[in-house]
Amino acid sequence: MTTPSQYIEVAIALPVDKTFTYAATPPLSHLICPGKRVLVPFRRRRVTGYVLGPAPPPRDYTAKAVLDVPDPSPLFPVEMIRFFRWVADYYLYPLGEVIRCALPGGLNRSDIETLSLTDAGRGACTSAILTPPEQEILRYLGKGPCKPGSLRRHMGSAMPAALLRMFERRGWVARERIAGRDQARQRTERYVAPGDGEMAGDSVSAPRKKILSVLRERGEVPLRALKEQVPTAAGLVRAMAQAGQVILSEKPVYRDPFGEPIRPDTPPKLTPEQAGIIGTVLENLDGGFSAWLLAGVTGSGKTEVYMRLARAVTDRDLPVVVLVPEIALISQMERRFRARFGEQVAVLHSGLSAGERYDQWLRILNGEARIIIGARSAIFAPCRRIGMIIVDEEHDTSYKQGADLLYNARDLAVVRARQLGGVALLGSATPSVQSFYNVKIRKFRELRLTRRVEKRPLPHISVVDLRQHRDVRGARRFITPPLHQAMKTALERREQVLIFLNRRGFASFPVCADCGAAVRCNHCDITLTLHRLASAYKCHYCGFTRPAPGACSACGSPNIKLLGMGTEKVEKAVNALFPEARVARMDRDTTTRKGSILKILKGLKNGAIDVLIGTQMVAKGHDFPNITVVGIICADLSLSMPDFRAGERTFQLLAQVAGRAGRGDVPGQVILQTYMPDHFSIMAARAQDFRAFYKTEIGFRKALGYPPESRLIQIRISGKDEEKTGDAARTLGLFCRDLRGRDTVYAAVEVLGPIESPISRIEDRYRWQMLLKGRNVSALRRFTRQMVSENAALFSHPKISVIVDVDPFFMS
Ligand SMILES: Nc1ncnc2c1ncn2[C@@H]1O[C@H](COP(=O)(O)OP(=O)(O)OP(=O)(O)O)[C@@H](O)[C@H]1O
Ligand SMILES: [Zn+2]
Repeated sequence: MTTPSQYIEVAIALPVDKTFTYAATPPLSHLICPGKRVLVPFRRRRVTGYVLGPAPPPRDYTAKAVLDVPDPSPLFPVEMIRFFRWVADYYLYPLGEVIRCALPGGLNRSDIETLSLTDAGRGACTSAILTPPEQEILRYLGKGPCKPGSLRRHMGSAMPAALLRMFERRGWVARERIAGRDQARQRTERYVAPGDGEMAGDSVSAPRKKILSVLRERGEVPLRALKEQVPTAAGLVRAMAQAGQVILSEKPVYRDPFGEPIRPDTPPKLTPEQAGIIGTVLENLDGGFSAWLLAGVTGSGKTEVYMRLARAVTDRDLPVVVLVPEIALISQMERRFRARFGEQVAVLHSGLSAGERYDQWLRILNGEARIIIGARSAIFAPCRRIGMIIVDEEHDTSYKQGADLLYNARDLAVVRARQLGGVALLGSATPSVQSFYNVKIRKFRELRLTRRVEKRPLPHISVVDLRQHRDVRGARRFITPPLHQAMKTALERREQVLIFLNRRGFASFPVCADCGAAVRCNHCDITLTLHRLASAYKCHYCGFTRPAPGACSACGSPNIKLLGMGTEKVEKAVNALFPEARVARMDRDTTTRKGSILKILKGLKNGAIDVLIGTQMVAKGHDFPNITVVGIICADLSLSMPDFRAGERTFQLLAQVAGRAGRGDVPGQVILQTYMPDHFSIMAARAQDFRAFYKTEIGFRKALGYPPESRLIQIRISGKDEEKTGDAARTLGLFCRDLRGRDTVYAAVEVLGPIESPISRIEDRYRWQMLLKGRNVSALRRFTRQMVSENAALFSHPKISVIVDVDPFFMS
């Protein structure tokens, strides 16, 4: 707003479903513009709101005035408001809350602030008469700037906040943000390039000649590389630079997550399939919005396709957003993109500190980054324009946010690309049923990579029927003879083995041998899992822990039988069968510490690990050429989940984990152990053929009217009082049935339930759910909106929580 408007539209970061008009009065009116936060009075409180734009003067009330404008510049570009409004409308979520969820954490937190002592403050230490706590604050800050939190912790109860504020007012202490941490992984490295100075004939010493010949041959090289050939190079090049024989420079080097510098890469020669795909997309690049599904088998070089297309987009001066499912994979993607695009890359994910994330945000907002790589939240990257949004591993469930704003970043990628006239490119070896359906109904266009690069074959998958090994005891029960043999051969050839079981812990089903009672969680309706290393039974839902071995809580017997398996038990079995092998385990128990995932991946990369055992964490996207054998301990675990997508998840997981084998020169082999060798999900995974899977699966979905044939909205009701929670669910159910009768459009909305959730209690909260199902999305949303507005008391109930999940992903 160049001419300050008198009234502005403000979205408030509170669960209210509309926007509000406030008055922008001098002197603040000059500071106000869309994208900034404002502090406004709201129902006798002061709350943060986001400025959306000018508003017409309100007719029937007097608008209250804005109290403060904390931001010197906007936090998001005005172009994003349209996107925010779409998200709020689609996910039935308040606009102000959408914006709050979209912005990086750290805006409102003190840990991006620092306190430091000013010169006046230093003077005060010696001149003023101070109380002991005052002296202590100044002494502590005198050691250097610190975060407010650490000062608070240091002072404990001795520090009233008022004291610090007084120091700030007196100008003794300054509060500021420290910037520049986004380059945390960046160092500089010295480079040497040939100069045009004359070579002074015979007077040039042998080492100088050697340096010059290396430079003539290779052009610019890092000084480090020269030192390998001429140990005294560091001193020599300085003198040579003065003589104009060489040119010295410093360049930023990015380190990959393994701590190694990332060197610029040379793009490989494209395979004919890759080239074909890139050509097709390029032809459509300037034609406005288009959406593509890149279905490419594991190891077919999808990332290379992404990078070539990204180059074409950045050449047109437009940014590219690359979404990747998990932090470990982001670093892999980041490494490859940095090798190609260097400093143009910015990353956004939850592994960054609040301050780092904020710094990256600003780089993107200021247009300094052209390639934005991140987890799902990066779909909210503050770009004015976007040329292309790439969603890698588009089938991955982690694109669905599980709390607060329950968005799906994969779906939003298509929405945002459409709004901005860009390209949405979704890639996977195991596309989701939803996306392939979108190909079938021509919402997406399909691109195929049917072969691995370098003519590498897809791994060979053999199925082992576990029913034939039922009576075997001990380690052999999980590591059947065919798997044992394959592992043995691989280890003898110094190749690596990956073992997959999608359940952590040692025994997932401990039961009393005397009375048969299962060891259960005190707070959830679920059995506990024994974790041997931690000597404890743990609940995988709420974290409740009981010491092990312990006694049966029903009959007191100490005889607990450890049924059910987990990665810990598999690890023990592998150690027993291969005592020489270096075995590592990767699951949530071994990766709680920051950096531990990368440490394991590094061990795999440099050959310090022979066998890696893990949960789905090992299944995704990793590219380790020396893994030749993949063992799947029990393929069926995820099939029994009470969820209509159980078959789809199982197929994807198995085909993905199988795809980790044989990515180098040696062909891969997969041993898939299962109790259900004839299940179509398992047969399709064995054939690594998602089209075969889709054909059968879509038949079921159609017959049952489940997505993608219809849309779902799930209503989840929970509370600590068993009876009241059930009552609330039933009341809402009756309301919905009544609402169906009010309107012919509503009649097409199906109401399923309410029923108790498959896990009926988690963390002492009783859980119910109801599904609204329909083909007409807008009717479905209108129905839900009306349900929410006519049950306002229930939706804001202090003791019962009711959550609306549009396009739910987790049905338990
Ligand atoms: N044209 C090419 N020529 C040679 N090597 C290539 C080519 N394209 C990609 N590669 C290499 O092939 C390997 C596999 O590629 P990439 O990881 O991109 O496969 P992907 O399709 O993403 O696999 P997945 O779906 O299993 O993650 C990588 O090491 C990559 O550098
Ligand atoms: Zn629990």
